[in-house]
Amino acid sequence: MERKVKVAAVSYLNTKPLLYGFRGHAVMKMMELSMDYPAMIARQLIEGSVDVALVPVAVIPKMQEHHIISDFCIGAEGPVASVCLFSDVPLQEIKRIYLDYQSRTSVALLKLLVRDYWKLNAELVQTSGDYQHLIKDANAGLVIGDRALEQRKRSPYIYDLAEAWMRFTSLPFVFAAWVSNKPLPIAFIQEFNNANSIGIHNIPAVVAENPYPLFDLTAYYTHHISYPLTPAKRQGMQRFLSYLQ
Ligand SMILES: C=C(O[C@@H]1C=C(C(=O)O)C=C[C@H]1O)C(=O)O
Repeated sequence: MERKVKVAAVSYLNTKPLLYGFRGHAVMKMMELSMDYPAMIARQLIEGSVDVALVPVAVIPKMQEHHIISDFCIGAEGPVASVCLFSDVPLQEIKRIYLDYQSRTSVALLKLLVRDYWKLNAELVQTSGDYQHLIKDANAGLVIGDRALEQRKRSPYIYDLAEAWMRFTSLPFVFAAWVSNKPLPIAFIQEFNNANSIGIHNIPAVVAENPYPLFDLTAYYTHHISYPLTPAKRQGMQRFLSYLQ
């Protein structure tokens, strides 16, 4: 391929282990990297302004063509910690839920859990900008990413969506995967996968260069987020996508 492959990654702490190995890696000669929040990079991949993105899996059915190009993902096999419904009141007393405009997958997952698992009557409200200050009294909020790690310090009731999904289906969950909107050269894909794996095998080094006082990143990267896209995770993803039809 003559031109460089345009790659878009999620700009949250959860992506640092995947990106750690790209610095100085041979694959960087074949690509250029940009970062944004998940809903934005989903739009870029669908519009075609990028070739590969770490996209919310909920947008896969909206793509004309998609290829999962990597063995790594943003997944969870238990509580994920950074995708939660935050509330001042217990679940059954929630009247309204603000939905995170930065998310696609977790918004779809929340809607599914509200309807089929928790069976709540709450009003679901889209957001388009800062909304965390609205999370109070009977108004709860879905928050993802680094802002969710912050919100953990504020909300007394925290309902983890990956944990709820596992209780509901007994399957792990995939929030985001590396997806391309066109076939890419195998040489690129191999180097890309190699770059992804480096940080996953060097978590202490990733943590050392990302000081973060609000949450234990070693625990986050090793117990909460689960990076390998295993057969069980693919099964969880297929189950989730089947609910979205
Ligand atoms: C676990 C997370 O997964 C994220 C959740 C996404 C979504 O809800 O659309 C997309 C990308 C992931 O980064 C998180 O951001 O905390």
